[in-house]
Amino acid sequence: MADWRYEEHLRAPTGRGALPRAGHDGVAGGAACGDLVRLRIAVDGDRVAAAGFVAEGCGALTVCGSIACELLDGATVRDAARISVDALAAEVGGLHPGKRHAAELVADALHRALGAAVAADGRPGPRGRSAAAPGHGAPDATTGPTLVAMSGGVDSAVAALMAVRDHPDAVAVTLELWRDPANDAESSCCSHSAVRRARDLAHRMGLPHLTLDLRDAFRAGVVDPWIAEHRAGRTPNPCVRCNGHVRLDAMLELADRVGCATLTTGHYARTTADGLLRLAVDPGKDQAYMLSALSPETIARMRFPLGELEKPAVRAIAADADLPVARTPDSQDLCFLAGTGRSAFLERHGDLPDRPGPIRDLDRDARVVGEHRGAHHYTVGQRRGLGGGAGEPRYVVGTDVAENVVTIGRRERLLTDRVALEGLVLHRPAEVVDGVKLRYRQPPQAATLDQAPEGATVRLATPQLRPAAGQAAMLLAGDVVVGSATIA
Ligand SMILES: Nc1ncnc2c1ncn2[C@@H]1O[C@H](COP(=O)(O)OP(=O)(O)OP(=O)(O)O)[C@@H](O)[C@H]1O
Repeated sequence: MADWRYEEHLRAPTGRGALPRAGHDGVAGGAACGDLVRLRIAVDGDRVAAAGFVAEGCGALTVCGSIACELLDGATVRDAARISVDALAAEVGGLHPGKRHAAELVADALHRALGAAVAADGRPGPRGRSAAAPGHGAPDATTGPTLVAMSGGVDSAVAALMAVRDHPDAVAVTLELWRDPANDAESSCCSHSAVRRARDLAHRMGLPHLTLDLRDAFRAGVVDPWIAEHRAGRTPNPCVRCNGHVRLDAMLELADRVGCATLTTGHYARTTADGLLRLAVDPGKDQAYMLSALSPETIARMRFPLGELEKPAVRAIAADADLPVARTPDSQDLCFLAGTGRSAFLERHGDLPDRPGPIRDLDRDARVVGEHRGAHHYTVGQRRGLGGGAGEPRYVVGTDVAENVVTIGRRERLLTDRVALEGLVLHRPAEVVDGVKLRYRQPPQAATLDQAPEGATVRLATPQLRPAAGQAAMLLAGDVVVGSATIA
């Protein structure tokens, strides 16, 4: 470590207290760690016009804030988005491990400020032009810049690796979706450490990286409706809503601002030449269901480099490239639940505590056969978590949240060959529909679609367990997604 450089920054920090009057703030740290830094940048055209910071806490924070302001002086937004933790540390010949935390906080603040600046009212982005800017023509979707959505996981890291090959001008973005200080969701893709991981991966690949704070929109557009649906006794699918309306909308808007015609993600899905979604090659990983409500216009802008790959091949690419996330386990549950249970989350954020009540068995004269934890925890078709044991398996066949009763019965009670739909959107004539997917983890089922004046109905070739109302239905013609609806 070059102590004299460190001491110089500490004695006469560049930009300390010199917050530009108008600009965009990034804040990092807080009461829990005792270090807090606010970094503000003003952007003019494609350059950082001014930068300043205020810091409370250890001296290393001031040193790193000062280094950041020096590096930002006269930098393009694109170069600023490449300032990494290592770059901050390198300016003083390296930082002791105990002081690296300061560089991380300053990098957090800087990339938040950049994300806010670029997302704000039509500012040109890292390439110094907006897709909508007159006189520049439309960006080239084949080789021009693409915005890569990096979550900090292995899939989006490999998608990014593949994207940089064809799009050397790619830009990376990570969304901050959820942070709950009472819930140590550090393993989640929404967590702060995931944002850092994504940023480090992007910088390793030489990509400029922006952090976009979407916490309010995520809470309002995904978490609150998820809680409300539980309260009403329905089974929501927050991922469909999140992918369709929260994450992707925000990222496509950002793509416009940074002059990217396309958005690259690590979803397992494919697209057809005529702008429809297609199932991924790996049936075990296919995520088309999550994306099935996207419009053809949106799909035309999406790039899914992993759609043709099986998961082991994706991990092999990550390992070959020596990516530190090559062996990260796949996420299993909703991202905002990582580190906490569903019940604890509903209680803390939705004021929906456990509320024990009776389980009635329709195949034992509706007698009370046990106690449940609260009707809002149960979903029609659910088999696990009902207690019991010996005897014929029982399934949830109904929940009544007002009376707080869960009704169970034999499997046959749930089998159906017709499923009513609402909010149907079809991109091709109803006659071509030959399959449907009614649950995320269900293989496509042979089916046809009836469009009667009283509403649309799916007719299943083989009876299936009745799906829960509120779930998404994905309509297929072969492996092409030709429509979507909500189960009525
Ligand atoms: N917080 C985020 N910021 C940016 N992009 C994200 C974020 N979360 C998800 N994505 C994008 O959406 C894709 C699918 O998200 P999903 O939550 O299903 O992640 P995943 O399959 O666990 O992938 P990964 O291994 O990349 O985390 C990701 O590969 C990534 O491109």
